[in-house]
Amino acid sequence: MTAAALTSPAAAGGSPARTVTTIRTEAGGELLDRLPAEGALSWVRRGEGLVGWGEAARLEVSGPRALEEAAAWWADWTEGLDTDDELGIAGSGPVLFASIAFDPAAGTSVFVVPQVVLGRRDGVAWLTTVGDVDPRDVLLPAQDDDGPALRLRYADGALDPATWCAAVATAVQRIDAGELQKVVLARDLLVSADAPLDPRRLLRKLAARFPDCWTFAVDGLLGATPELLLRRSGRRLSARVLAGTAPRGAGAEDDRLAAALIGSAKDRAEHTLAVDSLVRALEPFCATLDAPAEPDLLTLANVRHLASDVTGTQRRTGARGRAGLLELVGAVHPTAAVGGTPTPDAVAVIAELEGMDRGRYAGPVGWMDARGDGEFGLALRCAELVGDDSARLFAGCGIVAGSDPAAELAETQSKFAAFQAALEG
Ligand SMILES: C=C(O[C@@H]1C=C(C(=O)O)C=C[C@H]1O)C(=O)O
Repeated sequence: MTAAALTSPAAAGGSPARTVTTIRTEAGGELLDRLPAEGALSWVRRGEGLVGWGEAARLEVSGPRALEEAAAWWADWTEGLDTDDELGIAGSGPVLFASIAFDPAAGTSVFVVPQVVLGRRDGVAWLTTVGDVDPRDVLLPAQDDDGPALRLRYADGALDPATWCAAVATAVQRIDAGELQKVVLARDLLVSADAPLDPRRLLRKLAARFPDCWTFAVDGLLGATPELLLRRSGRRLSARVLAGTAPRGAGAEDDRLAAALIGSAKDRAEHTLAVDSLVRALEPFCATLDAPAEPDLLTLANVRHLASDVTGTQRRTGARGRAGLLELVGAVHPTAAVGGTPTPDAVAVIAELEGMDRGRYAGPVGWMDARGDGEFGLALRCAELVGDDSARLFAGCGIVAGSDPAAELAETQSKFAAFQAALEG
């Protein structure tokens, strides 16, 4: 472990054998309604996925080997467990939630093993507990009271809109000068409320408005992301790559905007860079890998994206065949969907022009189990809760040749609107 690594006592070596119990449960209703206010963990889409709470173990880690250290820590934690798992499916048994820094070498990544996990897939629900607890005792009655509307005050984050537009213009100049092809520039927006922000209320509203997104929460970073960085299920790998965005409109205008997006050479080029970056990074690990020739449209309540679902099979043999999910995640991140092309140049331009610390925004977020199955999205359309009643929202967009700073600013506003609707609804 590096000096920056912090582990909870429950994770320290030499502790007595831990028990993990998974039972099938008939507990009905929404997963998100079962969460307590404190320590909410979530990865939910269309009512299925995982929610968790309590902390059986925790790792905070930073440094050039952060993901390797996290993988070793998880292997250590799960070794010698006394597991009683009725289901034996992806997400049953011990589960780890993770929120990885955009730059894991510099930022802090957080890994949490919940004390309780409630999962559902294909209509089958299960409950997992860590320690000497009867799973039947840990489910609280479902709670879906949203409370009164909040009064909100917004303030500029690191850069005001005009300064951010100037940064975009500088990035376009660098691209025109041939220094790089694409860079994703983001901005933050601060909000404070007149009452505590209840993560459950925010998660419920996000899930209701964005059924095609993964509603996530890990250590105070909450959002609904449309982008799946990597899913691993046995040897099967899949991802949903997004890049190229258009606003929504009313009636015929919406159809016109959709047709313009699918026909836009600029957005197509931006999208191709993102797909290529994932494919190039995954190829060495894969026996098969397929990316569609043409992107699809993904229509969300606030924006529309060009989307490509990529699928592959991990090699059966060799070191790369044995690579774990965190190693794969480390190899593909940051794709050009959140970094740029070429990656090192884009990351340097981000550090120079964005003027803010991304923290865990645009980093991988998700879960994995002891078999190494799991799902990681990119932490987009999200906010980091600050104290009881404040939050920092994030939104970014891909800048390529021909990007217009005012249009990119409008795109960040459409993307902020995802979380704002949850706050304001
Ligand atoms: C960076 C964000 O989104 C990314 C950038 C996109 C784009 O530039 O078109 C589209 C989807 C995401 O890959 C964000 O939402 O903050």
